[in-house]
Amino acid sequence: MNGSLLLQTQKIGVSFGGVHAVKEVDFSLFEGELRCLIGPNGAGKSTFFKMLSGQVSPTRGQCLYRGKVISGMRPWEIARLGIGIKTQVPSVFEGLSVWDNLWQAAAIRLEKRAIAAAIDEVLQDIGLTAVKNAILSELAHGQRQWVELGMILISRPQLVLLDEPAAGMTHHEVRKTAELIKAINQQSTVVVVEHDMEFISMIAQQVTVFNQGAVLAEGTFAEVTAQQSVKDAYLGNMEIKHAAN
Ligand SMILES: Nc1ncnc2c1ncn2[C@@H]1O[C@H](COP(=O)(O)OP(=O)(O)OP(=O)(O)O)[C@@H](O)[C@H]1O
Repeated sequence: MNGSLLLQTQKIGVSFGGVHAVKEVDFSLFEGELRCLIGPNGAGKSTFFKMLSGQVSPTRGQCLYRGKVISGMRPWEIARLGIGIKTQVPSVFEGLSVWDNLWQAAAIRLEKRAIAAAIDEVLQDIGLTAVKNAILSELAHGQRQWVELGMILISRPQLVLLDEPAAGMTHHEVRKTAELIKAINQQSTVVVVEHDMEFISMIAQQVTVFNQGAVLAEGTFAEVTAQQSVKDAYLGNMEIKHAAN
């Protein structure tokens, strides 16, 4: 499934005052991947993610997307390249309905006459057909997250960057979110930063483990979770279940 090199960082890093949040990270992502970034608190994974999405500018190194330097660009400039970004702060239209939110996202890619059918399909995927006319601010936390994932699904970016998409969700919601991310990965390359190891086990293909601002390990979920250095730095006595994908 994996194709050509899509995104690459070359010795990318950032320091805040004296704190080297991300040191000099070399990272390669190939078309079609669903890559998870994990690691202990303060490991630098969110900061690394924010350098990919343009929320943080690196102080060293660079990031290339399809061979073009994107580090230093702002998030909306990066979005214009066909990269969908879901940050920890939901970027939905609070005052609009579920339907209208999806409409906004669909209109970027689709002709007017194709939009309604596409929205109906995505509403089914995200399981929100029954609340399609509800205003976003009236929805539960999980539902709002799914609307945003639905907006990504409908706009079909080439690359999707997701920062903690399962944060604050119940077990049931986490399962559904995992299914949605796998659906997004059918059409887009995906990078996910996440804490919830159960969620990671449901979606993970390749995993990159961060520790102290550097990449500690990379490989399949089974490979990295079996690695002693990962257990020492991150997993400790955490019980790892290997979900059937
Ligand atoms: N804006 C900032 N100003 C100063 N220090 C920062 C800033 N952002 C991150 N840091 C520091 O950089 C280091 C890496 O933080 P980061 O949030 O990237 O880690 P993380 O792996 O995502 O952790 P968590 O899982 O807790 O979110 C930490 O020491 C953090 O305190």
